[in-house]
Amino acid sequence: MTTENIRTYDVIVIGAGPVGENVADRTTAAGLSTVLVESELAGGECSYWACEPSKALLRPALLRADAMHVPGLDPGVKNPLDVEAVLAHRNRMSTDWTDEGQVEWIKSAGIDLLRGHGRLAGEREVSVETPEGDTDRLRARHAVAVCTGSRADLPPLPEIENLRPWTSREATSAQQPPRRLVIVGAGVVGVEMATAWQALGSRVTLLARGDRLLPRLEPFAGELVTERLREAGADVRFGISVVGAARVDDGEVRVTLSDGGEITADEILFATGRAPRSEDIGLDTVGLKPGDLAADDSLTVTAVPGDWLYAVGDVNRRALFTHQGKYQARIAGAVIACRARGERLDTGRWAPLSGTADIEAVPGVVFTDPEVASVGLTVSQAERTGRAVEVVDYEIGHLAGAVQYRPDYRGRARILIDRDRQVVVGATFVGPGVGELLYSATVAVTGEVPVERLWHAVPAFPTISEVWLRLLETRRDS
Ligand SMILES: Cc1cc2nc3c(=O)[nH]c(=O)nc-3n(C[C@H](O)[C@H](O)[C@H](O)COP(=O)(O)OP(=O)(O)OC[C@H]3O[C@@H](n4cnc5c(N)ncnc54)[C@H](O)[C@@H]3O)c2cc1C
Ligand SMILES: NC(=O)c1ccc[n+]([C@@H]2O[C@H](COP(=O)([O-])OP(=O)(O)OC[C@H]3O[C@@H](n4cnc5c(N)ncnc54)[C@H](O)[C@@H]3O)[C@@H](O)[C@H]2O)c1
Repeated sequence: MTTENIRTYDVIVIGAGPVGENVADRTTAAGLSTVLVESELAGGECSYWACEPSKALLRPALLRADAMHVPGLDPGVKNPLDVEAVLAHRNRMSTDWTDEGQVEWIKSAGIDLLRGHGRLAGEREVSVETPEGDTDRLRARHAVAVCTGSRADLPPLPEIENLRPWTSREATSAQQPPRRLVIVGAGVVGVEMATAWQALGSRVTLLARGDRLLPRLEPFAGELVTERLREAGADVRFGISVVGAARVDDGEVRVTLSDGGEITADEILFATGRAPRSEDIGLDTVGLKPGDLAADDSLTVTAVPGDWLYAVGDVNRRALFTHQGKYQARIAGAVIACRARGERLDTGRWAPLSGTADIEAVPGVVFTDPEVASVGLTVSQAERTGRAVEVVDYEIGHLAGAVQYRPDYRGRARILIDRDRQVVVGATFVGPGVGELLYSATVAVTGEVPVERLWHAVPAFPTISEVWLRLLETRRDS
């Protein structure tokens, strides 16, 4: 039987991923009563099928790759990974796909949690289909924040539903390595999962439809990752698309390629991008279509009048990272609180209530061997947007700190300097361990630190951070 309850809150947040949790935390901290609606596990994709499990799979692979080249360690470090132990560690890092810890935190923060599928039901209203089959109706005095995240976007191949392919969910939660794994898509998910499963004993074939891996990043990133993946035994192919795939009677997958070739594998992973989870959330009730959740720098959906609807995190497509979604969440929470108090918003560039970093300085680390860390513009983005930049490159392997880190160190750094303003507007580092360098570049870009002042930021010897000094010297001497 369906029952109807109407409850009123100041704020309704749909989706308790990292982003929804942070919006709710901020609005509750501002004294606004807030309810979080969640249809699966509180904690979202990141905790169970994305960041946490993937990094738990990758860390042993990357540590072993470094350790194999550092003299004096037990030669046993070259042995294959203990697969069972790695997968058990990954299971723990994903809290065995249970969300009690998150639920406890939600309660302790004073936020109400309602389990069920949330849908907008007109202005400031949300209906929730509960697991018991009831429909709860919620009303918001001030705001509804849609934080429903994203899902894997599969290509429109014939019969794909009968193929039972892996998406990022299966790739991060599988309980044993497939003997042969074909990965379609050369973006971040494709290369990270190729690195992890190749190290865990699968024979990986990685298919890129373009001419390089990680096509959105500087070309040398994809080149260095390709070299290492091939050295690790992966079959990396370029200019190849999948034109058909079927699971045959014995459970194997037969993949037909655009060059006429065929591959047989045990599993196929489509790492072909993300789509916003906005198909079944009642957007039509507020005059929008699925995918229509563009948000401005205050995370407000301006296509809907009244400044009550917000889209935060992956669903708004501004920057698909947990850290960037949480940044947006802090801003959205503050904006909602500010509007509830009737105060005026200051959303100018770099103002406290503006998500300027989504546009100017999105940091990201790809956890491959070697790591790829980038923030701000690449050369091709600068060209596309007509920005006049100076480009400075340096081979990181020349640094004393890099050789100390791993004697066979290979890596490269690039910074882009805005010719008019003389500030760094983009940086990319590729090499083992460079993920920890990224915050320095993020501060330089967001702080718009004049390049001349960077000479006074002295990096310790012998660290990989000395790359900053070498980049400045290379520029001076060129
Ligand atoms: C394999 C992989 C690895 C990644 N690794 C990293 C990484 O290392 N670092 C990083 O920064 N980013 C990483 N990302 C990206 C990161 O996972 C996302 O940017 C992040 O999860 C977005 O958070 P979110 O809260 O917007 O969405 P999600 O985490 O997707 O959460 C959305 C929540 O909303 C719920 N929901 C959806 N629809 C409804 C509804 N109608 N009603 C109620 N609830 C609903 C969902 O169940 C989910 O819990 C990775 C992504 C993938 C796929
Ligand atoms: N370490 C991290 O922080 C991390 C890790 C994983 C994912 N992420 C986030 O998640 C986002 C999504 O990652 P992703 O790898 O799913 O998407 P992506 O958009 O980065 O890469 C998808 C790739 O698939 C290719 N592709 C699309 N359709 C195809 C087809 N039919 N055949 C062959 N190739 C096809 C695209 O050209 C693209 O290169 C990333 O942009 C990133 O923001 C972050």
